[in-house]
Amino acid sequence: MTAYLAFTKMVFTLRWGIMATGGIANSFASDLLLEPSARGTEDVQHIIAAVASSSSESKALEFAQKLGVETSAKAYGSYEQLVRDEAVDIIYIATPQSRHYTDVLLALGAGKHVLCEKPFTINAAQATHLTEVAKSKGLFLMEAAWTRFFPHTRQILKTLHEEKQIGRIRGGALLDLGYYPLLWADLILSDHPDNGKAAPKVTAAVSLTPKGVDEFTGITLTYEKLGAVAYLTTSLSAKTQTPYSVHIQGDKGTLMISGTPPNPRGYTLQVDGQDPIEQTATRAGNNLIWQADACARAIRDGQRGCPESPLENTLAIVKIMDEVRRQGKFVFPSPLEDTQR
Ligand SMILES: NC(=O)C1=CN([C@@H]2O[C@H](COP(=O)(O)OP(=O)(O)OC[C@H]3O[C@@H](n4cnc5c(N)ncnc54)[C@H](OP(=O)(O)O)[C@@H]3O)[C@@H](O)[C@H]2O)C=CC1
Ligand SMILES: O=C1OC[C@@H](O)[C@H](O)[C@H]1O
Repeated sequence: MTAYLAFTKMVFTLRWGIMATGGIANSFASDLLLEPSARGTEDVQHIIAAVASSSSESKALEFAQKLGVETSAKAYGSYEQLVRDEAVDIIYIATPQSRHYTDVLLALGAGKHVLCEKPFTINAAQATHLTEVAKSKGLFLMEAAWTRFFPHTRQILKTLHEEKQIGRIRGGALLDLGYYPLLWADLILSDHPDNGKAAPKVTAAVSLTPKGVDEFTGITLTYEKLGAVAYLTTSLSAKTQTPYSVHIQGDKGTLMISGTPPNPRGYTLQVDGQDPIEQTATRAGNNLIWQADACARAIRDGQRGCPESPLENTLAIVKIMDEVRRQGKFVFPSPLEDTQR
């Protein structure tokens, strides 16, 4: 007798609530509507169950309609209504950074999983508190560090950390948009298998405008265990001048990332004595979707975060930012730094 077994592929659906209707909310929500199979994703899918605007219900409705979101999706005129919606599994928080702490607290307080835009919070005390609240409630919580999830980012880490194609990493220089150089230093050096997650020594200089805005920042991170140093710069007004924005120097070669640090175009691997290898980045929509797929898989599997973007690493970056601000005498107005413990 022959037994025929039919396997039905189970596809997990994650139901999103979009908090805010600004620029990145629009780009992320548009990616949620992409056909998963076009990027090779077969096991998870996404629906936008609701959108909320703090300004008005009509703004939320207009946002959803322009994107072509299902008409069954709810449009709310307040974030409080959004987090109470039982048809929503996870809230994507796309408000300005100064609001992230209170908005994440609101969503976790209503029992929702959370994906929160970068930078996660404006200080380490707030990040620590949010981590504790999510843990105590058994909820998924992650910073939307999108760059960590790109297929080519994972390939770069394999090249450097597993295959060690450029040998021992001696240093690097990263440019532009404060948070992202820190993200690359975190990925490449803090997470290097020989570093053991040791925090780097931070030396920073911040140049403030007369109005107290941080116009130029230079940071040196020293990783004593690795014998490696990362030089990071970021500027509000200067443009990145080279085709490569991240240079990683090893004792057997270099890996250079082209395009911008948030969303690279690709990279060039130059192992000494060999021809350079050019890799072009894999793309899907605005490239914000890879992190959403990872959220869906983690929530489907009952996990409370994703290995690509652990809260431990998010907190380490916020702590470095705190130290940079301390050395640069750069202070936010007091209510923004508070926690509600
Ligand atoms: N991953 C990435 O590539 C990017 C990430 N970001 C991050 O996303 C977050 C949002 O940035 P972005 O979308 O560019 O910002 P926008 O200014 O375009 O949008 C922010 C939205 O937040 C809501 N909001 C609530 N309270 C306020 C307030 N007091 N002032 C202004 N807006 C408010 C508004 O929506 P409403 O009126 O509907 O409530 C507004 O449209 C930031 O943390 C930023 O760092 C930004 C760009 C790219
Ligand atoms: O996070 C970001 O990444 C992309 C940039 O264009 C944007 O200004 C920044 O906020």
